[in-house]
Amino acid sequence: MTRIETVRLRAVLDSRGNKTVEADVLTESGGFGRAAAPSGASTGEYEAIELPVNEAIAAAREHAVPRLEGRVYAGDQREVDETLRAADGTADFSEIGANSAVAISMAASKAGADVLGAPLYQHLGGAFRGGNFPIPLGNVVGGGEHAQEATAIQEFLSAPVGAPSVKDAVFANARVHGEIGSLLEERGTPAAKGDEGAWAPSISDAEAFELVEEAVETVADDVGFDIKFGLDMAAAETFEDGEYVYGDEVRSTEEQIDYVAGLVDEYDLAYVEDPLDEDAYEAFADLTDRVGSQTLICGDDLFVTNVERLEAGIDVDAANSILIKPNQIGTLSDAFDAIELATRNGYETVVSHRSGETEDTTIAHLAVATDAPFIKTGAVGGERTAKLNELIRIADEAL
Ligand SMILES: O=C(O)[C@@H](CO)OP(=O)(O)O
Ligand SMILES: [Mg+2]
Repeated sequence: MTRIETVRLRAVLDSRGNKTVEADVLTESGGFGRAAAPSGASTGEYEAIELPVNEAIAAAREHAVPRLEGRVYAGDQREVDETLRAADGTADFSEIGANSAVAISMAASKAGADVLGAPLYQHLGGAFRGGNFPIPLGNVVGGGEHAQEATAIQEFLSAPVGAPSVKDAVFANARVHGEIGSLLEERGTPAAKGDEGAWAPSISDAEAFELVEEAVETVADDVGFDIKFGLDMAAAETFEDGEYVYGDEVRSTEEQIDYVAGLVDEYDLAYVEDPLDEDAYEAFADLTDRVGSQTLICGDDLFVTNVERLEAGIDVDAANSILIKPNQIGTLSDAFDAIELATRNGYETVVSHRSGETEDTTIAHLAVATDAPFIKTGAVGGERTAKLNELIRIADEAL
């Protein structure tokens, strides 16, 4: 019923104005799915390979499309993804590009759902998720690789942990973003926005902590539920010759652990992503041992949605949560496997966007389908609200 008739690939624009791969999958029974690959700026060293778009499309047309058309069923996600892996033949999708692979993988899932007449989150397994929805982590202030001359820490994330519904949570994050805009204006601090729509003022990290703390408190008072905040420190980007370099601050590994543990205490942080380098399993484990009962220590560049790297982390208790980015690993099946392994081992999952995004909403469905406790997909901006609004629609439809 869901046999793939045609796979079309094209280059479209992403939110940074770069080209990215879009895939259309059509089935013989008339099912249709369309999806586009996102793209990172602070990419982990161990991620699957994103090829230049024209190369990725040409290679996928040559190697993957003929193996899919007329042969594979869109409703059988494992078969689609195994076919992509076999067509590529490498461990990191360097032959057809993880950008082509993930676009086809996600488009096939939508075509499968379309034939079945089910919303994507249900096709992906969401019928058993219960009534839960992920808490959205909203990037409200940032810099690092996502904006020039802004904070050294890549992302300050609003975390509406007490929100009674996903809709309230989404709206609360947008209000925190707005409140920060007003505070910056009052202070006469000009601020552009970074790649993910977060404010990118030229202020120190210390000032950003005060600003975000004030904003979340103000909005929490207003809305009447608890809002905390968290960080993506993207530490692999700042790790040079054994030291962490954040603006003028240079820290050894021990000093970085002390610094982050101190921040968790001082600001009651709900979440800290990539506080240490992408190879620093032991240092991650030290930090998790110190503050893992108070906050989430999340591995992004550390794990790159890869079950082998996650297993290595589980073995040493490196963290207590994992970021899930389908394009880091190349297929939805691989992302599911990482989610399953994480969940079985008590790790919280955080399904995530990339800094370069499109209107694609697959990650909203993936988060709901897998009962992920968190989703990180910005706070404002069209390519971010595409996912946030989809979450609101799913909640509306599912109730
Ligand atoms: O580091 C991250 O978590 C992501 C998304 O916020 O950024 P990028 O897509 O640039 O890797
Ligand atoms: Mg990250």
